Amino acid sequence: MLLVGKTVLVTGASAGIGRATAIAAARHGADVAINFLGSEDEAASCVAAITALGRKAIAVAGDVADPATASDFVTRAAEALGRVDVFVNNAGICPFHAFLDMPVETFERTMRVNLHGAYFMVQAAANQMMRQGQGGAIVAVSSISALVGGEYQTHYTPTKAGVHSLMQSTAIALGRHGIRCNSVLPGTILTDINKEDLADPEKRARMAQRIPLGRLGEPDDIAGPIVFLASDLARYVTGAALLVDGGAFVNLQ
Ligand SMILES: NC(=O)C1=CN([C@@H]2O[C@H](COP(=O)(O)OP(=O)(O)OC[C@H]3O[C@@H](n4cnc5c(N)ncnc54)[C@H](OP(=O)(O)O)[C@@H]3O)[C@@H](O)[C@H]2O)C=CC1
Ligand SMILES: C[C@H](O)[C@@H]1OC(=O)[C@H](O)[C@@H]1O
Repeated sequence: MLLVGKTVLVTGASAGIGRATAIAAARHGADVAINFLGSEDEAASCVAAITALGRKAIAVAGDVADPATASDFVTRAAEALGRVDVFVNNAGICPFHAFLDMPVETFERTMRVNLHGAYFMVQAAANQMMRQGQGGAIVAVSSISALVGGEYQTHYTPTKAGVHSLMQSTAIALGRHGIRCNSVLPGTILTDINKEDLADPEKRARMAQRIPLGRLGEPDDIAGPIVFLASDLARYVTGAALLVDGGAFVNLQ
């Protein structure tokens, strides 16, 4: 049990990686607050899974693209659960689209959710940790896409590079306050975000073939490394980026 006595906040936790992380944190002894956008039932079932583990949980709806969502989520989590020890910035979208005719709205929405949302959420969580005066841990879900490109992800990959860079800079800004900031860089993980893209069996097989560990990832493959980075086992780790991709990145030739 790595997070006993801690309160963990996770954005975008009604589904996928965020949901797996919220439940894994509870399994490790944490009380958990989750943010989600519109999936009320899924958010409620995540809360139910956490309370079934004997931990406290709340779900707060809110669009991370709106900076006001950040202070609302953090304030309501601190009121309900007492404090904020760990913040996991996970909410994100990836509406696959070609570069040459990228709609301005798709580009702007992706930037606002993935990058602006991360910025203001991390800022709000860090300010709460500062008020508490006992440090904390921030983990951002970046991507292998921070390091490599994607033909239909020209709007998305820069946001993931940005999130990775944000953790490097906040690690410096917050280190003296005992707040650690790290990112995880998942490879391809089977979730709703890529269901349509990977519905093409040829593409799915091609992606899986590139992975030395022999399979695409699952949300729980990412939850474990996030719990580790959030925990005191990682107490001297900050500004780091942990690639969690089954070996895909290094498999060039
Ligand atoms: N799956 C993958 O292969 C990879 C994913 N990632 C990153 O992991 C993160 C999670 O992705 P994944 O689990 O795959 O995606 P899912 O689509 O499964 O889940 C996305 C989650 O984010 C929430 N969300 C979406 N938009 C917003 C918003 N504007 N405000 C608040 N919450 C929002 C959704 O809530 P709701 O259901 O209510 O809409 C949902 O809970 C993303 O940042 C993604 O970029 C990184 C590398 C690989
Ligand atoms: C959504 C994609 O399948 C996924 O997102 C990422 O960040 C990975 O690099 C994959 O491309």
